[in-house]
Amino acid sequence: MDPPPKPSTALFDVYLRLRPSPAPGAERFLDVEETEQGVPTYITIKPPATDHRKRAVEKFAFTKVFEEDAAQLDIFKSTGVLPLIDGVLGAEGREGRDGLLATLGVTGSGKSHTILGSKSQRGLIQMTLDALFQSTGALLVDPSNTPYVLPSLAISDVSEAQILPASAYLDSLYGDGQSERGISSRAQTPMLDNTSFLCPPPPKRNNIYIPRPSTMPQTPSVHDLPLPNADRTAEYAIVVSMYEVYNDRIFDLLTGSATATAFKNGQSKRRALLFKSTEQSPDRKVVAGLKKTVCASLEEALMVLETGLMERKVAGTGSNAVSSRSHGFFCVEVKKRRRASGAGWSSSTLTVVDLAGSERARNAKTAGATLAEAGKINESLMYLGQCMQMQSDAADGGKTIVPFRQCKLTELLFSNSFPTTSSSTHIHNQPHHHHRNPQKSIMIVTADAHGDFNATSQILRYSALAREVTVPRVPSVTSTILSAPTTNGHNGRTSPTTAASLAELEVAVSEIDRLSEEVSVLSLRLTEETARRQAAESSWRAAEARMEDIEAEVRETVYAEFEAVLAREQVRWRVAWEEEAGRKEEMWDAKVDILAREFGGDKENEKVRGLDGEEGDGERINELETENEALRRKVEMLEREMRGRTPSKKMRVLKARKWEVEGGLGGSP
Ligand SMILES: Nc1ncnc2c1ncn2[C@@H]1O[C@H](COP(=O)(O)OP(=O)(O)OP(=O)(O)O)[C@@H](O)[C@H]1O
Repeated sequence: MDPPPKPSTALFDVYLRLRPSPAPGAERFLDVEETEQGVPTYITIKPPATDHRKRAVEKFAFTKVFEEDAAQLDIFKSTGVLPLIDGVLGAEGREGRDGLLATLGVTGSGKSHTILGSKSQRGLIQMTLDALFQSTGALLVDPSNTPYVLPSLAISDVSEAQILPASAYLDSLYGDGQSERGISSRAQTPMLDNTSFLCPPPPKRNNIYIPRPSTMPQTPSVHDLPLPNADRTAEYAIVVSMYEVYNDRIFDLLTGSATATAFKNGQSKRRALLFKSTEQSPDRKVVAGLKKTVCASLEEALMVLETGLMERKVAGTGSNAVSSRSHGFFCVEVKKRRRASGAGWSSSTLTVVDLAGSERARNAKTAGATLAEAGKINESLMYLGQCMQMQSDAADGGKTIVPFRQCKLTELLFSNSFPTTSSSTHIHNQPHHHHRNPQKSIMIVTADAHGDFNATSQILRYSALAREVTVPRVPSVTSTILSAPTTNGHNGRTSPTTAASLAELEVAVSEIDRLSEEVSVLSLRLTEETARRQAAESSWRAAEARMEDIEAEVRETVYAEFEAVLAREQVRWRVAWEEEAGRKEEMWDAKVDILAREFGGDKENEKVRGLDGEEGDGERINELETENEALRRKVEMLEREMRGRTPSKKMRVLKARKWEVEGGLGGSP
């Protein structure tokens, strides 16, 4: 069997961790093989005695195998987590490299235990955070003390995230209980009581549970380990975000919406996020719109972790409170820039993933949403299995393409595994092109050697870096007969003819053995291939179903949009119609007004005409006035003349006038 590929050739280094069995009395189906170097890398499995199939022995190679007695610190030290941390910190003057750490295994095999720890033991996340904060130490910026840091981090972020200091985030959730949480203290807190770090402490404020760093496990400590060195010429910021993939949709775990609604006994309405290219990250997909917290200390980061875990737990409580029903992603972005340069931040992400347990849908004794959920988990893990198998085939030198775009989970885990040249707009809006190293990935497969043989062997088959099948030689009836001493019954000697036939027979028997062994191997391979074909068929069916879902969703969306547009148009039309009717009414009113005014105006005009006469009256008036004036002047002249005459004359005139008057009155000439 080929040795496991060197870590650098496979996309993932794959480690196997065996958990102490909860049922040690059960038959053990897995054995660890010691190698000459003393580092176990191979295991063999064979079906339990109760399995009536041919007892083929399958041998698997891993980067390293950890047996049941391995402690949390052993896993941390020996699975390459420290080089991952070294990678994200980056060498002096260089950008860091993304890292991924994930666990895979059947339900209850110890994935969460490895990643998140228990009430008394830290998991890989806590130890990783501790190591990161210790390595960066005084090079870390605190956004609360240096106000210019936050805007520059926000500008450099390419994922449309909402970035805020962890202290502000925690205060917004838990109020001002800083002192109670002991955030400002870096001192070691005493070891724990019985409270699980996942179990909520008593309610403190507005009935929201406040996680306390003092109740979180403090061991194992990473103090004595040779921790990676940070770049002394740089300043760092540590930005933490968390999300989960549930039913193939991504949900932010730091919005607190599930927790908040749960406390109000309401139905949580969470908004799914997209994994997409953004304006500032056109070549590389990112989870867009996450809430991200800038953590200035280990305590803050642990509090944020607790808050996200609480959200994940509350959101999943409806289906199963014990088992992880979603794939949990914990992301630590290590932002770095030259010290006091004011330049844009480069970013490397260390993602730690707690995958949901693989579980056969038919085993799930649940129905409805949970069954659908189990189906989705199985589907995404099946796609993950295909990708893992392809990645190990690729490591064998094959030119295989890893089909990682089949579901959200594999897209999130693999899309960053290949070298890319990405362009992004950096600070000061300068387009920035650079070659990104593919992320370094570690998969820890967890297994119970006394557990479910079928489920475990299936996971081992697709996750192992190399595999080999052997069928133990079972002595056949013919060979048993032949192997019996064949002698001449009379003198104990074998005749040459018989000896030749026996030799021929032996060759034939060994050939039969060889062929039957080959048939067994081939039949096992056939079983594997059949399983792969079935998986491919079911993925095809799932894709078809997904397409139908999408089509139905699109139809519904379009129909809803159409209805909305129609309703809007109807309203608009009605308003326009009413406006039009109003305008018409106004117009009629205006016409009536005009008519009324015209009618009234004629009367007025008639009145005016009655005084002034018809159109030519103006002229006549003028004529009359001129005549009048002339007559007045004549009268005046006559009066002046009269005043200038003698009294006798006057008298004569007066008498004559009197006579004229009397004659006029009397009517006689
Ligand atoms: N290496 C180990 N040492 C001690 N206890 C362990 C170990 N691995 C698992 N356990 C215990 O076994 C139980 C189940 O483990 P865990 O929850 O980690 O399983 P899981 O694989 O995450 O399951 P699921 O997929 O359902 O979430 C837990 O109580 C855990 O503490």
